[in-house]
Amino acid sequence: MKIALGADHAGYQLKECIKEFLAEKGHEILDCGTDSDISVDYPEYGFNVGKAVIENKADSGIVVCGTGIGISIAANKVKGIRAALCTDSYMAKMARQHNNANILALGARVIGQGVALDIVETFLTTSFSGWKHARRVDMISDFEQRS
Ligand SMILES: O=C[C@H](O)[C@H](O)[C@H](O)COP(=O)(O)O
Repeated sequence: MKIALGADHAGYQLKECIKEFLAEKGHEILDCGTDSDISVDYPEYGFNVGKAVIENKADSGIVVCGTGIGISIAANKVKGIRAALCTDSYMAKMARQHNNANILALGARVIGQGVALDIVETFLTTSFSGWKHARRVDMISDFEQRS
C-alpha cells in the first residue's frame, strides 16, 4: 500500500517511527511533512494528507499531532475524508469496519510508541464491513456533498 504520512512538531518523532515500521513491512510512503521537531502549525499537514488521499496519491493516510485532535479536525475538512482519532486497536478496528475511515489520526503525547504501532497495523489490515455501515457512511457523504 501507499501511505501518506503527516505530522506537526509534536508528532514528528512518532511519524518517523511509523515511517520506519511501514517501510519494513514493504509499504510505500508519501511523507507530507513536517521534517523536524521545530514548531509548525498542524492544519497544513492535516490538509496535505487529506488531499493526497482524495487525489489518489495514497491509498490511506496517517496524521499525528500532540493529541491527534487538531490534525484530525483539519484532515476532516477535506471533502471525502473520514479521519478517525484512535487511542487503541479496538477503535482502529471499528474505524475501518464501521466507519470506513481513510485516515488514521494519532496523538503522540497521549499514547506510547508500541500502542501506536499496534493501532497502525490494525488500521491498515482491517476492511470495511459494508452492509448497514455503508448506508450510514453514505449518509455522511451525501450530507457533505449537499453542504
Ligand atoms: O491539536 C493540536 C495538537 O495537539 C498540537 O500538536 C498542539 O496543539 C501543539 O502544541 P504546542 O505548539 O504547544 O507544542
